[in-house]
Amino acid sequence: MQKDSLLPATGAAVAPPLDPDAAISVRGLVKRYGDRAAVDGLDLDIRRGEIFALLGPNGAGKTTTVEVLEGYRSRDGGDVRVLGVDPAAGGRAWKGELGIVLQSGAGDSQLTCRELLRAQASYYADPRDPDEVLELVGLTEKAGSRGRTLSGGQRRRLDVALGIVGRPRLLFLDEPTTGFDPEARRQFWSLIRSLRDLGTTMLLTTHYLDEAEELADRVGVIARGRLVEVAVPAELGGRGTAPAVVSWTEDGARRVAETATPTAFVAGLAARFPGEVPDLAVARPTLEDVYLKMIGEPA
Ligand SMILES: Nc1ncnc2c1ncn2[C@@H]1O[C@H](COP(=O)(O)OP(=O)(O)OP(=O)(O)O)[C@@H](O)[C@H]1O
Repeated sequence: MQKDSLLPATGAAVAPPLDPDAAISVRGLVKRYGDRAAVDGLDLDIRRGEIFALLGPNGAGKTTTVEVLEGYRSRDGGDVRVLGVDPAAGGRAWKGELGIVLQSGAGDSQLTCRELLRAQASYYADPRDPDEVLELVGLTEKAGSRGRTLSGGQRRRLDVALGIVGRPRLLFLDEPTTGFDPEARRQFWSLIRSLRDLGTTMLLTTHYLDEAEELADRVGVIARGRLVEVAVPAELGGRGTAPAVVSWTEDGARRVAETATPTAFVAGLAARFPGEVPDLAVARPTLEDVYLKMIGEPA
């Protein structure tokens, strides 16, 4: 049914074969809508146990890619393995190993949180205990509350609870903290880290670069249906070796200098000023800086 192909994307080197040990391995994924390719020859490997963040502007092809991986969308080309199985042929047992946290949640239900979780757990062979899951996501006090009475952040936690009650080996999280207040986001991040400690592999899509930086072992930037770069957040776009920008105020004006040796530079500055160097700041490019550069800094 699918055309298995390792044909390289135009101008690219031949991709290595699928990685049998990876949680997710993708070669040359193509998905077209009409004559437009939403995903255009994408290669990706996600290791077991890692948190991988997929970044990219609106319309880049993130959701399409993730839906192909989840088995919800057919593909027009390429080879895909998710937990060793081609999603196009993934059966019930395979689906039972995936957890999916969608953007639109189950919060409108008339059922209580505990009832919802019990119902969801009943679909799985070896589910987690619903009360333990409520505890893990910090909703124990809301166990008897109906979904519709929860706050936005609490609904999102309920979404995550529903996504993990089946004890997934691989969890997909689509923009999980949209609408969270800062404290709720931090609590959510610690929940994600606890899931990683339990061995869950996670693929996260997000528009929050601080979230990717906090959580992800590696990030992949997708633009126009292709993966532009994969790296640990601190190294993306040459961040790790980029010059530092030192700025200070002198003679009533703001001064800025780029330097590969900021410590020596600041020491030189300090020698020139009797006390504190006025308004001294040393900055490296942020993840957002390099990301915007990679995707072509759209308005
Ligand atoms: N069902 C569909 N029919 C036609 N075109 C589609 C369909 N789904 C997505 N597309 C198009 O495919 C491209 C990629 O969309 P996709 O939803 O994968 O992007 P995305 O990276 O997830 O964006 P966002 O950050 O906005 O969620 C877009 O140009 C979109 O308009």
